Amino acid sequence: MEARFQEILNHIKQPKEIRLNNMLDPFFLGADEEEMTADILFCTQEWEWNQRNEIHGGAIASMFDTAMGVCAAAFQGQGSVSTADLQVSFIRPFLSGAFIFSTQITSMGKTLIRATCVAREKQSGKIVATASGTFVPFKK
Ligand SMILES: CCCCCCCCCCCCCC(=O)SCCNC(=O)CCNC(=O)[C@H](O)C(C)(C)COP(=O)(O)OP(=O)(O)OC[C@H]1O[C@@H](n2cnc3c(N)ncnc32)[C@H](O)[C@@H]1OP(=O)(O)O
Repeated sequence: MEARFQEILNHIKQPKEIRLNNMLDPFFLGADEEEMTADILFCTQEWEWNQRNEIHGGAIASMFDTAMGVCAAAFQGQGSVSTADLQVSFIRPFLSGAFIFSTQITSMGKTLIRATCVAREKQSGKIVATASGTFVPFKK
């Protein structure tokens, strides 16, 4: 399973191209195949700041999209996914530092893959945001 995660991360982190997934720089921490859970780390960067030097909500939503999308693609076994919907609850501001996004694939259906994700500040372990999303195997 680790090899599949690394394959996906290598695929989306194209260092020669400016792409959102690449710029967010997700780092795989670990996964449990049976539980369909995985942890992905994001270290915040200045370009993600809003005018108050907090991480912009759009960047946080993108981290959730990437974390859950990578997990959906990894646990479906092959190919890519499209995001069909994404809901985010912003609980505490993301200040500078590192954040662990813990995804759970709650349903691997025949057409839809459903996921939930909890983001915690790495240093304190405090929950800063939660999300849920629905993903569809990419057919095109
Ligand atoms: C090793 C490699 C692994 C790689 C893993 C990467 C991991 C990823 C991790 C990162 C995760 C980040 C993930 C992201 O960032 S994904 C980016 C955000 N999400 C989207 O853009 C999803 C857009 N929505 C859809 O594609 C559909 O609604 C879905 C698939 C969700 C449901 O389907 P449904 O059956 O309800 O709808 P439909 O199939 O009839 O489509 C509706 C309309 O859209 C057209 N359409 C659809 N697609 C394309 C297209 N490509 N090019 C042009 N047009 C396209 C289609 O022709 C139709 O138009 P029309 O015929 O009505 O005019």
